Amino acid sequence: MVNPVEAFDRFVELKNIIVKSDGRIILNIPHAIIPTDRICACIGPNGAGKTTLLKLIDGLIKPDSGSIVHSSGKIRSALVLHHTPMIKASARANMAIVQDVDSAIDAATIDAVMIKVGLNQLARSPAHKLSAGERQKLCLGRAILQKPDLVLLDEPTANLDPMTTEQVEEIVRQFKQQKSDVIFTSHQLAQVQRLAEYVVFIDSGEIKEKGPVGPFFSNPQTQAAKRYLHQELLA
Ligand SMILES: Nc1ncnc2c1ncn2[C@@H]1O[C@H](COP(=O)(O)OP(=O)(O)OP(=O)(O)O)[C@@H](O)[C@H]1O
Repeated sequence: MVNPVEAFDRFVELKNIIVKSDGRIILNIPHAIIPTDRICACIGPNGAGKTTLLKLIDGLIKPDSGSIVHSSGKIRSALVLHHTPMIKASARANMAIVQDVDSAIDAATIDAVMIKVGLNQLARSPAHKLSAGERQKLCLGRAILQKPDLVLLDEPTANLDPMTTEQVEEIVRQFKQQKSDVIFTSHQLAQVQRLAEYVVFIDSGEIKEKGPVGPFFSNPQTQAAKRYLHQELLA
């Protein structure tokens, strides 16, 4: 792995990480520093371990061994997975669920975020009838309301059309403007180049390469990254 001398204001440090599932190692990271002071994309083939890494950083799952620390100490993170189930209620009621974790979030703030993510016209619609893009905006709205230090987005625009993708990417940029750091996963290389400044490339549960977006795409250092980029570009 190429590891140039890098200095980051904020980062997540992983040490001796092993995550197993059914006895199989699905993440094996002896040591890695993942910057969070810039938008970071986690890419790699299906099943590489990207979602598992996000869940680990969020604290949703614990490693079988090893440690994860953030340079700022204890931070508040929000994880947005796709296929998040909705309760049988209106879009707004689903947005307001976050009051359960933070009762200080008031009705006016919820309404403002409904507008911000473009769902105000659908506030009374049953959430289970929302389209994939609308559901994603709702989930992002919930994350905005939580004002996390770090937001972890798993394939935030999977299955979305180009216009909705653009709207979601704008919401992702706004996280950064509102002082929430962002790590996202994506299979869309053009999106990674549009949104991210830093790339972490995972293959078979290992971080094979990481670095600034430009050099990664123009001059990948590992065979695994070269092969992945080549295959994705052909796809
Ligand atoms: N809850 C689980 N139970 C069993 N195996 C799991 C579980 N979660 C993940 N895995 C396995 O761990 C590996 C990594 O999965 P993960 O979802 O992290 O990959 P990914 O890189 O996000 O893939 P994709 O791009 O397809 O979403 C896969 O082989 C998957 O089958």
